[in-house]
Amino acid sequence: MSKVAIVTGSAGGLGKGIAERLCSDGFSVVVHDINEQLLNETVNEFKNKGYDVIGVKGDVSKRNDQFNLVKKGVEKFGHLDVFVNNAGIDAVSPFLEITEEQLNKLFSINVNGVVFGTQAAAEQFISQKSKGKIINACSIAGHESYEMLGTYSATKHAVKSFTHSAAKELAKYQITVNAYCPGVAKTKMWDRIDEEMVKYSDDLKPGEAFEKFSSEIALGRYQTPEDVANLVSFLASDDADYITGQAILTDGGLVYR
Ligand SMILES: NC(=O)c1ccc[n+]([C@@H]2O[C@H](COP(=O)([O-])OP(=O)(O)OC[C@H]3O[C@@H](n4cnc5c(N)ncnc54)[C@H](O)[C@@H]3O)[C@@H](O)[C@H]2O)c1
Ligand SMILES: CC(=O)[C@H](C)O
Repeated sequence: MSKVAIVTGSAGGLGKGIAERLCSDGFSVVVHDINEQLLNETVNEFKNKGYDVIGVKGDVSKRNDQFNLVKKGVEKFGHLDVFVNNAGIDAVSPFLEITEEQLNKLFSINVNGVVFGTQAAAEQFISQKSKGKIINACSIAGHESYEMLGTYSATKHAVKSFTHSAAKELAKYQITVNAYCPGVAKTKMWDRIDEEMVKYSDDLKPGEAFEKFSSEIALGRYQTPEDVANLVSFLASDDADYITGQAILTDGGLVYR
């Protein structure tokens, strides 16, 4: 019987890389996203590669969608082993321009989404009477608070905090809760961050905000989805059974904690 993983926001970006790696690790995978067209494309691509996947559309900020996601995964594959709370969004603005709308949107997706996903997965693990692994997308911005990324950084600090508290409460069920903290990866998210940072700057040209952040990376290159997936693959494996409550940096040497 193959292991089963759900990865939220996995039609593109880092989530897609994580979902593909878990497929090649032998998992049956529920690919999930709010973007239905991209979701269908990714599911078809994975099926053509011979992976055992289904697609479920949903919005992580809606509690019912998160419980429906687990239900659909279990209806198809019979059980659940790993839930990756990957979906997240960005926002760029000076602190004095942070709006109520920005705060509500980012917290609702990046934080509420992680809480609801953790609750839905944990209920399933408890009812199965099995161990289970919950793996959350944090960031270097969950360890360091960046200028122009104040709201985003606050959401990732909240993800780290919920990773700690959920790990403490769920350990008695043999459920582990950990987080991966990527650095700077060239996904759609960084395309948007770069575009916004350039708008707010007098001297940055398109691409230069990304280059500026990347130039600080000790290992001398920006991150790929595969770099992130390497860590998530480990956290999803039995080799990580004794690790819980950790928010692990994978950033090529950028933030040192
Ligand atoms: N790219 C980076 O450098 C970087 C660094 C650190 C952390 N992260 C984190 O990694 C995660 C993935 O980032 P990414 O760069 O792949 O982003 P991305 O924007 O490239 O992809 C995110 C995916 O999530 C989906 N999504 C967005 N809102 C959703 C919602 N409400 N419900 C369901 N799906 C939704 C999008 O449609 C998209 O497919 C995020 O949590 C992000 O904060 C990214
Ligand atoms: C997008 C992200 O989390 C970091 C700041 O690269």
